[in-house]
Amino acid sequence: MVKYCQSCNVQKAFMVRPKTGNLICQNCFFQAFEDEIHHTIISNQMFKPGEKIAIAASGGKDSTVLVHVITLLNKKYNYGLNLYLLSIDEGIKGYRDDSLETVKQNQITYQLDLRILSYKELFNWSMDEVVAQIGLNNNCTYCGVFRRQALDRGAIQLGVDKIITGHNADDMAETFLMNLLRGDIFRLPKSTAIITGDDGDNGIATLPRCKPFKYTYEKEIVMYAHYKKLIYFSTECTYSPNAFRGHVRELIKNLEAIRPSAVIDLIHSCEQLDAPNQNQKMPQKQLCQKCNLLSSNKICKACTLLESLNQGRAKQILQIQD
Ligand SMILES: Nc1ncnc2c1ncn2[C@@H]1O[C@H](COP(=O)(O)OP(=O)(O)OP(=O)(O)O)[C@@H](O)[C@H]1O
Repeated sequence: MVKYCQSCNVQKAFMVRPKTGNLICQNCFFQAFEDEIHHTIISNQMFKPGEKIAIAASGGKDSTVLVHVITLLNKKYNYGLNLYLLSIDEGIKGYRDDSLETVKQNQITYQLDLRILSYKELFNWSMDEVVAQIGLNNNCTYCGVFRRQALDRGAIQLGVDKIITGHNADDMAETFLMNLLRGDIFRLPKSTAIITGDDGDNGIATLPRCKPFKYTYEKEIVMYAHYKKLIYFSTECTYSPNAFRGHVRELIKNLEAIRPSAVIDLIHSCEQLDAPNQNQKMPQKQLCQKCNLLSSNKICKACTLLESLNQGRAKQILQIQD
């Protein structure tokens, strides 16, 4: 039986959309994907007309799709942004040198100015040299800290107002869980912040970093890149096999298999920590009207479940509560 797109009801469906679980055709998928990113940008007042924006471009799938979509939305909705490409060469032979070639191709495709800065020129160390000294454990810490500073320095050289990165919903969920597992309570509430660095610590302003893909699923980014035939570099970093993030990613993938909303649930949990809903009151403790034991509701959970079993409604009750 032919299955139709649940958005337009006209075209044949070509996939089940990972984010919604709905059948969707290719055109409606592209449209929904781009519209949702536009909505994220507008609802978070991410840009002002006339701003200069550096797109942090690594040549991987996320930032390649970011370049494509931001260029498209900038034209379609007249954002009035001046876009630049900013790439950091960490000095990893056979990985970053190859991926930067794809950035150079995209520079020609989208006709944007490109600035490349290397760790070697900034810090006098390439990541190949760092790994030769410290080995494969913990090298991502060096790389992450250096990249942050390198992007800031590149952005200052370009004279831009903001940096945007291709961090996606899966990256956000991973960061939140990593901070939770490390007990990093200072970073925890801001793990999924969509804009960081604008007010800085102690009131010292730093360059804002924005993440237009905060709510965009990695699977959908890969599909978008594939069906739009975008050119990107798809190899994992040679130096990250032992990274903690990899284990957390695996954990979330396993969670998603039994709870498809795991990624967005983690993001929403973090948002609650960052801006707890003041109107949300803790349930008042009271005595259950049936068993007279302590409960958060008039009827306690045990009595509610017991009743559903006795009435043969156990499955429905569990579905409602899930
Ligand atoms: N070498 C780099 N130069 C410029 N920007 C970078 C670089 N590495 C990472 N970024 C930015 O940080 C974002 C998240 O980086 P991450 O290391 O998670 O890579 P990723 O998930 O593989 O992303 P991508 O697919 O874009 O490489 C990227 O999307 C990009 O915007």
